Amino acid sequence: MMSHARGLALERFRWIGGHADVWQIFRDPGALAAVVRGLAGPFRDDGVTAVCGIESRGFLLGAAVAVELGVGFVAVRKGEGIFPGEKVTRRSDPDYRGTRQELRLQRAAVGPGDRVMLVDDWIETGSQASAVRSMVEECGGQWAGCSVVVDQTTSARRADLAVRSIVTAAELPAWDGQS
Ligand SMILES: O=P(O)(O)OC[C@H]1O[C@H](OP(=O)(O)OP(=O)(O)O)[C@H](O)[C@@H]1O
Repeated sequence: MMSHARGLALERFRWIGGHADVWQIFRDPGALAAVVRGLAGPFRDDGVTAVCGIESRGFLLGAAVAVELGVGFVAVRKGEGIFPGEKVTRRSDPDYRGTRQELRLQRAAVGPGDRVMLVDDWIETGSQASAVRSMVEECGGQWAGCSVVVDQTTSARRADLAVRSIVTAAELPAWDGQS
């Protein structure tokens, strides 16, 4: 049976240049609430102590999932955005655009005893998520996995990063090659 969140997400899903565009999901209050619950669901009894989110769409969804799970939020910034204090940094492998992202988190945000999940709108190459896991582990945190709205990554990456999703690539409408 198709989950409530999956149905609503698929209804509002759009392609943008062959990549997933989920902004219209956020615009609908019912879809947004269902998607946030759907992202939190697989990790509800997993002992997660913090939710990580990558700027920018990951900030929006990650913070909402953190509230849903009753834990705090850890921001991962890109590029030159202002971020005080000691940082952990990674240059990601090329992402879906072929761009290496400069990712940073505040070292004090994650420590031993933390079990951290990443929330994002979608995953394709998994390079950004993989860089986040590496930073979390450098801080002494444990990786719980990654919860995304749309999963377009490979089975190897999915297994490696423990990716859970609301919508899989196979469930997406076909891209017309233009939109
Ligand atoms: O699996 P990957 O190939 O690493 O790509 C997935 C990442 O790319 C998208 O963010 P984007 O960099 O477009 O930033 P945005 O949220 O500001 O649009 C998406 O939100 C993920 O964070």
